[in-house]
Amino acid sequence: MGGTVVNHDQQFIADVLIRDGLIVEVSPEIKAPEGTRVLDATGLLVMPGGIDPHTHLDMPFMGTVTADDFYSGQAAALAGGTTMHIDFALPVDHDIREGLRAWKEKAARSCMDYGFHMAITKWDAEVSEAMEELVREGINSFKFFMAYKGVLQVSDSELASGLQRCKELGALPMVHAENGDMVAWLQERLVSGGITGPEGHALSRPAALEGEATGRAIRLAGVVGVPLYVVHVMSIDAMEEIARARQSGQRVVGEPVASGLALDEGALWDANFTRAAAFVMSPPIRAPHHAPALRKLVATDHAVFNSSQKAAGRHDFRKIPNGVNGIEERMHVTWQEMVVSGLATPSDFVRMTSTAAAQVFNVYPRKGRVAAGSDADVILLDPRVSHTLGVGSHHSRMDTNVYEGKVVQGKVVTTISRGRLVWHEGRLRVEPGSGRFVPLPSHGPLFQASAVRGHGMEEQSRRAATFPYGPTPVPREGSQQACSAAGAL
Ligand SMILES: NC(=O)NCCC(=O)O
Ligand SMILES: [Zn+2]
Repeated sequence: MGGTVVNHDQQFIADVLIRDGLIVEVSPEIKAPEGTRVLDATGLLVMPGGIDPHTHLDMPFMGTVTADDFYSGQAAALAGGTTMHIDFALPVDHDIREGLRAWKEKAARSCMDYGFHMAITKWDAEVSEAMEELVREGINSFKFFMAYKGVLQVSDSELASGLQRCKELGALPMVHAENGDMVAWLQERLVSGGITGPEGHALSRPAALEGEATGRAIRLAGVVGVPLYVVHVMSIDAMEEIARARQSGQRVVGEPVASGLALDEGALWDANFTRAAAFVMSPPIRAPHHAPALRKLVATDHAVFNSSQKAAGRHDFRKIPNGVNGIEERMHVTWQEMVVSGLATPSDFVRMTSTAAAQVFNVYPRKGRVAAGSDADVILLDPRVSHTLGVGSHHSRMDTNVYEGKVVQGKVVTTISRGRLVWHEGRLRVEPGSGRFVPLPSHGPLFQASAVRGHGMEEQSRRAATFPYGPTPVPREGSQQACSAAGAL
């Protein structure tokens, strides 16, 4: 009662009444029904729970498995004010149906709401057919890796086929945008030149290679005429590609991550291997001048490996499992870097940490808003309290923390997940198995314009207006082509 309700578009003092997992009323001076537990929110900000659209829990990767599973990762998330996440399911032997089955099994121990993206690691008719089945099951986004050569990376033509299929299904294509061939080439040169430590990770993945792949993916999406979501934007180079495309009317979303906003690549040169290796993620954490990447929404790419797992790359940085923590720290780091620093308002914060993800992944206003009818995923943030991030206070299974010792102003003091008080007065009350899969419907807002336009489509309509050449076969003497190919794009 009595808190300041903050949504992405408004802020007002009100009470919030919750019943059976839903918000039933938001208005001043609600008379609480008998038996209702009342929390005094005077002086606190009442906001929608965070949505982290990029996590990797219980993920097999680079010869090991991430240290947080669905239970430990989600418990950490709830303690940090995040009440829903979208995890990246990986195919099993390139089979996406099997991948979804495996991820559902992993998520059986969940203690908060979650959705899935699915990665596509090869292209054939079976994958294309299975994508439709997954969309029916509530997967509305598919990720393509342009890096991790020989393991997850797809070719440009595989990516184009995937983009085309996503367009047909109204599913959002996502890209990990780095030029994987060039990364492998640079890695080889660095290692043969004697650079085997974590600094080699940064040196082998320069911002130009992220910018190049981002621009390439944007152009391919433009030719196909489909929206595009670029995961973990870490550089100005990529950000400029995205900004240019958006300015020209193309629907492209760039996803910054908390580590990109707050950390500095210098840590990769730390003489202590364990500390340096903890910062290895891809694309790499960069010099601070890259930090002001697009801030439409903020994810984490929470993919954590303990120092013993990272030690696999002690003598060869290419073997350090890639990934950093953030699922618990994201809300606090974003509040500190954006609101406390004066760059954003509390409403901007809500948009960046919750509403934008709910909108992009088509689950708004059920999620991402404090309003009657929405799920009761609500946090109370006390802007007066400062605290220190690190291993000593975090709830992840990690034995390191890339934010170790960082002092932040503003603390999530209460988290309510679908009406359950799960984090309050410094105590977590969570149950494995109490989380719920949230199906994400296809044809989200990015698809809802009458013509989803990209550069290629614009170019074609301009061309059609000026001269009559288009994607139709030219009838020529002796030619077998009789039918139109206009449907090809
Ligand atoms: N980002 C990272 O370093 N690890 C997780 C896998 C990925 O998203 O590329
Ligand atoms: Zn990731």
